[in-house]
Amino acid sequence: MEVMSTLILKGLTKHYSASDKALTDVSFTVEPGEVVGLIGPSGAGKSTLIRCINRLTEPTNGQVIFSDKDLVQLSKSNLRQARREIGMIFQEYALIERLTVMENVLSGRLGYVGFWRSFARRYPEQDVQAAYALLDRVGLLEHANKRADALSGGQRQRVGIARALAQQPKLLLIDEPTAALDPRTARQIMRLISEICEEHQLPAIINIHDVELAKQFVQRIVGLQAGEVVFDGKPSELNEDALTKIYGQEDWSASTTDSDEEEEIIAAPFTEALA
Ligand SMILES: Nc1ncnc2c1ncn2[C@@H]1O[C@H](COP(=O)(O)OP(=O)(O)OP(=O)(O)O)[C@@H](O)[C@H]1O
Repeated sequence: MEVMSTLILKGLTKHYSASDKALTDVSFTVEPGEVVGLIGPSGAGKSTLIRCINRLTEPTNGQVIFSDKDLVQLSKSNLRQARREIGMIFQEYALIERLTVMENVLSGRLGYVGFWRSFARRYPEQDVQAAYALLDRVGLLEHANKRADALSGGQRQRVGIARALAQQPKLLLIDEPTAALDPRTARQIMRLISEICEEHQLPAIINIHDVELAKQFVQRIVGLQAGEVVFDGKPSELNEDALTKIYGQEDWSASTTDSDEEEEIIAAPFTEALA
């Protein structure tokens, strides 16, 4: 298997204005296969951090080292190349409603196949086969030909995950993947994401509001408060003091006990789709 890269953030800073310091001097690394849950109150800078990594938002300062390159310094065309290897998964799924599940997954190949070929929907056979394998992995094989708008929220997010994987990413950036889902579906999606990162040794950052869900499915939590990292540790270390640092004074006693055992879900058979 290909050796995956470590993501290194050094002094990442985004000041929208002198008074709007969304991120200040954020530094941490994410190892291959490690899933970091990014938590913090509304406005803490979570989305800004994720967007600064692939420069959907231009950082004011700092470095984003990945695959031996500083993404912040890349020219437009080199950035486009680098972005092909960064999979994004969004809260609102960002699917193309009138296209089928399969076409949505194949749209993950857009950065590779060229505009006219994709416009004519003529993807290489190996891409189509890989997309079937991915749909199998996320448990949607029998829905391949359904329109995206005919799916449930959980199914739509599975398509979003398969589409990101179709890019053959080396890094995953995930923005509130479960915000629109019911608790059980949210857990299934988090489980799927953490399994996939482990299987492919992908480093990943997940912006997530639900602290309990994060604690259950990620190995490490980074807490942001007013644009600065105020916690970086294991879920088990996220005690009342840490929660107070991140969110402010509150009675956290109900949030710091261990969560219930999670229920079993039907896992789709594993198919090695990203050889
Ligand atoms: N395009 C922008 N222009 C100016 N200020 C912005 C812009 N985007 C975000 N901000 C500001 O940056 C700060 C961080 O916002 P950000 O959306 O990153 O926080 P967040 O932690 O993701 O919040 P939420 O959990 O509510 O999504 C906020 O003060 C916000 O108002």
